[in-house]
Amino acid sequence: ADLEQDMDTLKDGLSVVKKTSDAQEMQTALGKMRAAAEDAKKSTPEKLEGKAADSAEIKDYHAGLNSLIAQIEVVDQLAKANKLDAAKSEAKKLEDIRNTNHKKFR
Ligand code: HEM
Repeated sequence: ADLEQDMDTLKDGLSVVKKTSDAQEMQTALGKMRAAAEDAKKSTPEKLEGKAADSAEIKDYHAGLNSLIAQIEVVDQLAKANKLDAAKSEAKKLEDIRNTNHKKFR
């Protein structure tokens, strides 16, 4: 998928995670988010076009996606344990990670 599609998948997934009261539905949404974040690593944001694969900027972009994936896993573990309130509270950090990275790369 292209980067815009991956970002739209992240957006749809986050909206489910924030709204649902069903742990299984939350886990399904988190799985889609994780796959989209992994796929986004295959794209180069327009802002970074022309940067070498081993440049600091591209590494930083991948690190941003990896931090999102790590936090998706934190939320997923809580959903798995059926701790929905804690999962939603940790899901707020997904938005912090989004905002930080959008400032840099969008
Ligand atoms: C849950 C977390 C995130 C959500 C919900 C999200 C959502 C979005 C949305 C809705 C767009 C606009 C897409 C469009 O034009 O249709 C976008 C664009 C973008 N996002 Fe994210 N994002 C997230 C995390 C991240 C992270 C972690 C990064 C980078 C490490 C990132 C990098 C970008 C970039 C580079 C664009 C511009 C893409 C383009 O139009 O070329 N995003 N994001």
